[in-house]
Amino acid sequence: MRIKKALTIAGSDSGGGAGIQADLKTFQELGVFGMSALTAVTAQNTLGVQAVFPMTAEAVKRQIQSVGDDMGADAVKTGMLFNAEIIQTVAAQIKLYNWRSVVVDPVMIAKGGASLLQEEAISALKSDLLPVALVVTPNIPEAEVLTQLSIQTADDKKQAARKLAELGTKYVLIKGGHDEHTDEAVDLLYDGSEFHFFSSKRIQTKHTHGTGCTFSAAIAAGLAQGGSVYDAVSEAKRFIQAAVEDQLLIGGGHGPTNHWAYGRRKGDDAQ
Ligand SMILES: Nc1ncnc2c1ncn2[C@@H]1O[C@H](COP(=O)(O)OP(=O)(O)O)[C@@H](O)[C@H]1O
Ligand SMILES: Cc1ncc(COP(=O)(O)O)c(N)n1
Repeated sequence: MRIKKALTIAGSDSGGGAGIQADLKTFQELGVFGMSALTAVTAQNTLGVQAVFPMTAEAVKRQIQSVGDDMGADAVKTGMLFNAEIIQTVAAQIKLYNWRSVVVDPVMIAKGGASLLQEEAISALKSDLLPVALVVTPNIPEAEVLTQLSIQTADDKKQAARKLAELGTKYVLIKGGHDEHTDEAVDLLYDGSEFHFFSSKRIQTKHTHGTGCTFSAAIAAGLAQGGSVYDAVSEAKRFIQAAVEDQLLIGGGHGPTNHWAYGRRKGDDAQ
């Protein structure tokens, strides 16, 4: 059996709900072999980020090379990259290995407000990383920073998606988790010509720590298995919906989502 493999290039969340930990749990649940290159260690829990310890760009590069030279990757996702040097290194390695199924989650700020990307790194994200991404998955505040547009309406989202696509990413997915005045969680996918909306019932919960990481990892898992971007996003949306719905109630703050929920539901349906 030839198992498909996915590489996450992201930060560690000691609390296990976001970052590398969320990505690897998601890969595992979706039947993909998970590998990782750590960009930073965060001391973090459901209450917030207590400390950030970035890796050197060299350490990030060496981890990617260890994976790339031996094992290869059917898909790659990036999460917290922290600074411009790490972003440039990651982009150069993606090019070197000619990785095409690349999902970039432009992580900027943790839900509790801590900065996971230095401000001066935003231009490197735009100029170096977005051109090598197949899919970029900003939430609304991240899309606003990247486009310098204010996003209030569905039309604003479309305009932002068009502007992001001009930076060289083939597919732009603007996530609607932060659109809290609606009853639905609506994500918009732009493929360079058409717009597709993925909508689900918004769950009233504060336990959404790691939703973005989990969602982008699920997309990468779908791509690793050879699915189209549309199909990978559709399944990722079902995965995150189940994970937010079946609350785990861990920790005293914004708790993690449930990475088992989707697989358990599928198992129940099969019986
Ligand atoms: N309360 C919620 N109910 C249902 N889905 C949600 C909820 N919050 C976020 N999502 C979904 O989780 C995914 C991640 O979105 P978002 O929270 O916007 O990203 P991020 O974690 O990067 O801020 C999206 O598919 C979004 O629609
Ligand atoms: C190491 C790390 N990476 C990413 C996030 C963002 O999490 P979220 O998906 O909730 O925006 C985080 N809190 N910590």
